[in-house]
Amino acid sequence: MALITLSGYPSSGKTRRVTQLKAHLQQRLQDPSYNGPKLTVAVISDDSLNIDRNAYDDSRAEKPARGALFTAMQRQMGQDTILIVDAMNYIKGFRYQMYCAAREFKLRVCTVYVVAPPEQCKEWNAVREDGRAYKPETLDNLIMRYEEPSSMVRWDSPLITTLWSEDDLPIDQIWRAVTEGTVKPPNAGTQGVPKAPTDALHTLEHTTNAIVAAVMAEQAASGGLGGAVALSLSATLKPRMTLPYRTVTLSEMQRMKRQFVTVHKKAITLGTVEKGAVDWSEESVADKFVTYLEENMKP
Ligand SMILES: Nc1ncnc2c1ncn2[C@@H]1O[C@H](COP(=O)(O)OP(=O)(O)OP(=O)(O)O)[C@@H](O)[C@H]1O
Repeated sequence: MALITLSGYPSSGKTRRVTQLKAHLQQRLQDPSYNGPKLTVAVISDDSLNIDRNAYDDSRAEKPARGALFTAMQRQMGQDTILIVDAMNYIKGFRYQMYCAAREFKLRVCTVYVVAPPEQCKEWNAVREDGRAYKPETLDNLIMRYEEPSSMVRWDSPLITTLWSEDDLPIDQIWRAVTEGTVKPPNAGTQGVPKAPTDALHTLEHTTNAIVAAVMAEQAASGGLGGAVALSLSATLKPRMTLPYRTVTLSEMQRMKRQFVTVHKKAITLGTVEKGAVDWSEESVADKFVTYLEENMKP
């Protein structure tokens, strides 16, 4: 039915808000005036999956931790559930993946952004009695890496903000989002094709690799100036792209490529689309990946 994605700094009070939110939602679902479908409210979190929070210290441990959260989330998504994902969800690309998965399952979505100043998070972290405190350096590091959600991008919308200084949760807004919000159909980016072209996976891999290489080559040729460029993929395929005005690293490009490929690979192999074929031509993949990069690259 719906996916509620929490986002916020470490130790900012997300779980506290989730406890409040779950109780409110259950109360409304049990209210005699509620005449919608029978729904259960489920919560998944790093703690419910036994993920050690200091996994976020180490990128080798963090990746499988995020993978475990994503898999558990997909397993629990369904038309009879309001699923709350209580985790930092601090990477924009990861929130995008969650949003794509929700669209595949035809769920309503909303993002609840739990806002607390860093100093307050540090203070709460230092006096935590649940044995789940972060090491101070992990906390600092995560706060620095945090990619703030934005109501301007579709995967964070609707974005509902709750402040540390307020007791009340914007429950009416959240309730409306999960019970009345528009369900967007899987889009071209998340759709699979009933009979995916056998070479779709190859085109996905090959075209994204070619774009990574072309961006690096463009950057080397221009001395890393950034701005509008034409990426030369072949004699006829030269997609235009705007590069940020800074040096883009290969590992950054590869990370975004992996995120993009993961989502689209799943769409190809699942073949979940009902109507309309998705164009998995080289031109179309190039176009989607360039858009994805432009939307996700830090300026
Ligand atoms: N509004 C608040 N007032 C007082 N204490 C708070 C408040 N919000 C959170 N805390 C305290 O801060 C600590 C962290 O809270 P909580 O577990 O809800 O945060 P979290 O963002 O879910 O943390 P994590 O990043 O570990 O998942 C707890 O000890 C909690 O009691």
